[in-house]
Amino acid sequence: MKQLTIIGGLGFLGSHMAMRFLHEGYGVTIIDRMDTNYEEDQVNIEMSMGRHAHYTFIRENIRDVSVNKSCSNFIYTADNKNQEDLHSFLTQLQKDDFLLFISTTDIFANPMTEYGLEMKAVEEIVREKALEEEWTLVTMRLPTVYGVHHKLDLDINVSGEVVSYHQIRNRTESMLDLIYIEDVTEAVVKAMTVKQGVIEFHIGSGLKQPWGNRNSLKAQEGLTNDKAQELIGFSPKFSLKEGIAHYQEQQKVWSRQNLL
Ligand SMILES: O=c1ccn([C@@H]2O[C@H](COP(=O)(O)OP(=O)(O)O[C@H]3O[C@H](CO)[C@H](O)[C@H](O)[C@H]3O)[C@@H](O)[C@H]2O)c(=O)[nH]1
Repeated sequence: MKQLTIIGGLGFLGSHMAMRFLHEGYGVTIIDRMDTNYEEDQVNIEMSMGRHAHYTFIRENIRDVSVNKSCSNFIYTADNKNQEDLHSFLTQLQKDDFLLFISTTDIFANPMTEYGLEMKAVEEIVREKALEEEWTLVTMRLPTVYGVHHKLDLDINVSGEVVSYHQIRNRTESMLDLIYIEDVTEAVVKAMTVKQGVIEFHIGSGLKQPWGNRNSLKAQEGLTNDKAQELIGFSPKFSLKEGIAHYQEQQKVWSRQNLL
């Protein structure tokens, strides 16, 4: 059985990826410190994944992580870009291991933001290490992602249209586009088929229209999925409308299961 370790796997993105890979037949290990800000959600996520026989959870800080040498596939989606912490994880990867590093389209911001700069520097550190140690690296840059457990404050009108989201005070590049989590997990599954080399690309909704009416954002037209399509055969399946409808359904299921 293929094994996968997800660092930060109890977070929004990581937990969706973990579920998807359990369904794909992987043995999944999550390493997460359990962020106290989201503890309630994380306990629920942890418990729902605990039903799977091939799931393991390790509560650990990144700097103390000791990776299982028999696992060669890793995803890093922890919200920790501290270079020392990252380093203590990266130095444990070996030749021919696979790492998917989740980054953000904020690295394309113009003018560049502090976060964009930080992430660019982190991407570079990961890249250099991959080249030096000869592991396979896929850096995937994401815009804003929505789905169950997201931390956004989405406003959706009766016809299921996004009219605004409130987190928008300091708008950055990644907020110019919205992609549904199931499209992200699909891209991640495809990215796992990369066998060698060091590649990077972004994915997006492919949306060309404004999101909604009042207070809406215009979708970013500059960032196409061309490179993702060429490298891993990815193109999004969910339009914004379909994604929102699916998200609302999933939210109901999740609430029922967790008696929220
Ligand atoms: O030192 C740390 C820091 C964080 N975490 C865990 O990492 C997870 C991060 O999950 P979030 O839901 O906060 O983050 P997202 O999945 O939404 O976001 C991720 O994807 C983004 C790109 O869209 C950014 O790259 C971001 O930094 C990255 O965490 C949490 O469970 C948190 O407990 C750790 O285990 N150790």
